[in-house]
Amino acid sequence: MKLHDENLEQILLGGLFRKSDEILHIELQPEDFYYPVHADIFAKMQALIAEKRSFIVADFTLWAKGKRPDWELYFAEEAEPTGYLQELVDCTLTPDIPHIAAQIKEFARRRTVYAAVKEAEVLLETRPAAEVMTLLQDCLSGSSVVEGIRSAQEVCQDIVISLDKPADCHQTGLAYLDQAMGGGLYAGFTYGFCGAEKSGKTTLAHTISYNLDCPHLYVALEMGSEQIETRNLARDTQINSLKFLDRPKEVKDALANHRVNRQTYYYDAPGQSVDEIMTRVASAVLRYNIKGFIVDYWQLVAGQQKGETEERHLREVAQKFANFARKHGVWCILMAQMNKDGQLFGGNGLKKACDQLYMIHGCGEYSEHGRWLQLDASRYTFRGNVGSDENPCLFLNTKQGPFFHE
Ligand SMILES: Nc1ncnc2c1ncn2[C@@H]1O[C@H](COP(=O)(O)OP(=O)(O)OP(=O)(O)O)[C@@H](O)[C@H]1O
Repeated sequence: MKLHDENLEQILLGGLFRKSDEILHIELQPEDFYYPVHADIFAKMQALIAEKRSFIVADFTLWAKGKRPDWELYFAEEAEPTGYLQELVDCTLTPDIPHIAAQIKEFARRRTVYAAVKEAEVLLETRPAAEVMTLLQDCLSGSSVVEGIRSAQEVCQDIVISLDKPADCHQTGLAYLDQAMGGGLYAGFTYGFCGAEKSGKTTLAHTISYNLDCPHLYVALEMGSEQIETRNLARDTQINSLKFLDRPKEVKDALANHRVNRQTYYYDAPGQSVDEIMTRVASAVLRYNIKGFIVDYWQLVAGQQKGETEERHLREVAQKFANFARKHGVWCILMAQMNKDGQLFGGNGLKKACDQLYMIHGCGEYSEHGRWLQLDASRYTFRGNVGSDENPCLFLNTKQGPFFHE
């Protein structure tokens, strides 16, 4: 019976050297490799991804030289660890990494079952069957619970370690909103903002983006990146974005030496599905070290399957974004459109996916410019609104920009 495959392990590692970000999409652990040398290389890859989000074979040179004594059983006398790493890179075609990872995982599971059965066979010579059965069950269930499960003690340790790091929280630049969020946008959390047509969803989205002090991705499904950036440039130059349409010389002159310091990356995504968008967001996490992403807006994410209701599709979209944010340790903002009667289509799905869900409302006497935010649901703070109908927390500046200010 085949319990391991050296070549598969080599192909996988070689493939990862060439496409390091794929490591984020496979569910393998170093102990799933049969050959200790491969387990070590994979563990080093995981460490480098956590530390600097990518790696190349050159990152392993010094480290591999030091590993020579540990690996000497694997290598022929004259072979060198660094030469072996290069061989891994060179000998591989372009592998289907998730498929190969699944095969390696299958071998790891087989070895666990095989070892348990062998042990049971020996024990049965001397022990009662019931006892051996319990041992066998413990052994096998032990192997299946390892992946992705932590004890309370392990979780506690991870919390204690994380306390040494500064909080991964980024201010929106809107003080009342930051306060309601408990400081700002937190890594791993998803925030929903719903508003009726023309309530200012896009303006709120690009105002937050403009104010943020961290790299982030703006996923533009409705207005394009140039339209949005025009509003920001209009704000910078204290004019109205409509002026750009006339193309007057003074606008061009004002922008001639203009330097943009914002850390916004744009992805124009009209008609894209949630999976297509997440692939780009994942690349932006690796390439640009983005701390979060803004989706403008949720109901425009395409990909509804035949026979699937729109509500179910939207629920899955929201949940996939939220899961992605949690898994990759980035925040996510989902802008959403409310119907005229104040209802949110597919709204329950959004509510379930979000850690906080805000409704954007106009204010009675300030209805043209004033807005307040109703905190419709929150998983991690007390529920308290930001402003009220009589007391706007945001004002829409339509002379310059437009943009929101407090
Ligand atoms: N250049 C501008 N000058 C003045 N007001 C503007 C300008 N651009 C947009 N507005 C107004 O600002 C408000 C907010 O616009 P915004 O595009 O943010 O709304 P929205 O809720 O995203 O709209 P939609 O329903 O189209 O998604 C709207 O009332 C809009 O008419």
